[in-house]
Amino acid sequence: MTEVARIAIVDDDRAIRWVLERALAQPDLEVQSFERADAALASIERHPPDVLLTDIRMPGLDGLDLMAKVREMHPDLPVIVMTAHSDLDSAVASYQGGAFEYLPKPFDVDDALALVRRGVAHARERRSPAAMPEGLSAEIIGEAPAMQEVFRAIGRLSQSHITVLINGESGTGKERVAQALHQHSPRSGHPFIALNMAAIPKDLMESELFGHEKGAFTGAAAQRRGRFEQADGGTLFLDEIGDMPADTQTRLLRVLADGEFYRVGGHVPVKVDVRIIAATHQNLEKLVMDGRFREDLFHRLNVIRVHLPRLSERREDIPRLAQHFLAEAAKELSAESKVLTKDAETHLTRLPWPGNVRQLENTCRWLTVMASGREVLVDDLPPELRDLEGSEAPSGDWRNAFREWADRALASGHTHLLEEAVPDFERILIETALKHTGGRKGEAAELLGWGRNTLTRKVKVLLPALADE
Ligand SMILES: Nc1ncnc2c1ncn2[C@@H]1O[C@H](COP(=O)(O)OP(=O)(O)OP(=O)(O)O)[C@@H](O)[C@H]1O
Repeated sequence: MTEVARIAIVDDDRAIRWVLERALAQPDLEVQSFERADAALASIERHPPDVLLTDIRMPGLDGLDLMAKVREMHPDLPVIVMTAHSDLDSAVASYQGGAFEYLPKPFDVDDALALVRRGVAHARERRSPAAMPEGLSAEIIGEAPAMQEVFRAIGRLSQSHITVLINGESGTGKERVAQALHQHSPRSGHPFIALNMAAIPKDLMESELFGHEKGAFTGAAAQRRGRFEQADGGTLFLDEIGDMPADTQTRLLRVLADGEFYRVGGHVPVKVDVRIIAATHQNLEKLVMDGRFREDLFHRLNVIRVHLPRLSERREDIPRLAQHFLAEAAKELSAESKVLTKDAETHLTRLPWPGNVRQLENTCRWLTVMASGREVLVDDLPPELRDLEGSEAPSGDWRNAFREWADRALASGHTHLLEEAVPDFERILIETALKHTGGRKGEAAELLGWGRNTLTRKVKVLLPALADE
């Protein structure tokens, strides 16, 4: 049996109500129309519809006031605004963060029906078990299936103290998800402390994490509480955990096992109750195999894994994210919110976004300052994003993907890039050559242009599992 969706129409123009009632006369839709917003509001209070379609300019309570009130009661209720363009900005602003669509007047009835159907689908998604936990809706945008998985995980993990490892490229929202996990945990009344391992000089890391006693080292003029102590009772988010130096890993492991530690230069153990959420853009299993990350620590952290997809793997979320960031940027800069034209929106959804959600957020800030009109055209985009050439499949050419990797690694503070890249480069070539020769090393060496001894030596270092075969 199909579920009947309830649609509320609010417009003071009888002709428009009539046209819409006709267009929406469908077996699975139930339409109720109102001439005045106050009457609509009274009805919505008692019995919310699945989708609200409203005009903006109306005598008495207008569409903006209506949306503001509806938003308070039902922040996720999809609203479709029918209006001339001049009122669009104020409409977007008043329904920020909610599900919002726009139907320019005069409209085509088929477009109206299509939008309403989209609103209904959206409302159902929100009600489905994969919907975001209550209160999160304005914080993490994501309707793509991969993001729904993430919300499911946040929902399942709420009420738990379990250690979580978040995987995902830089700028995919790992810290956001860590915050959400904290907010939805029994620790939400306590601090959430974030620390990025890649951003702290190695020799300061221990004192940053565990604090130090007065006089522990030159410059330690007073006792200092570390992040662990600051996070007591709450959550400590360790970003870029793969960059943690080996001796700090050993100390961290001990703290996780004992629940206590010593400040640098201290002799009295400090007891803390801290939940760890760690994140990395690196492949930790590989770091373990390469001997760069402690296996026992890896297993301690890797209890529950949450994977955040690249933005290019959830392109369907780009329009809503962009709309959200444009509205946020407008608020920040006390400017008018920009609106993407359909072309610009389509263009944005096709770009490769190597910097992921953060890059999109920065682009929206840039547009808010730089775009000349209220409507954003493709030509208003920053020059490096205007050209779609080669952007559909950035990984098609490995050099582009490689360039992106190097860019990201440098942006997140990595050094000694060659040490990281060259072994990977050689390993991939060896593995591929061996695949082609069915594992015969002599032939593989020839394919690669190496002598057999060189290959044997490289395999021993890079692929120890294959060394004795
Ligand atoms: N799904 C989302 N909805 C709304 N905002 C998001 C979403 N994902 C990320 N953001 C925003 O994008 C920016 C980057 O996200 P965040 O800092 O969480 O990424 P990250 O993966 O932790 O990056 P890094 O690894 O580089 O620290 C932040 O401003 C964050 O608020």
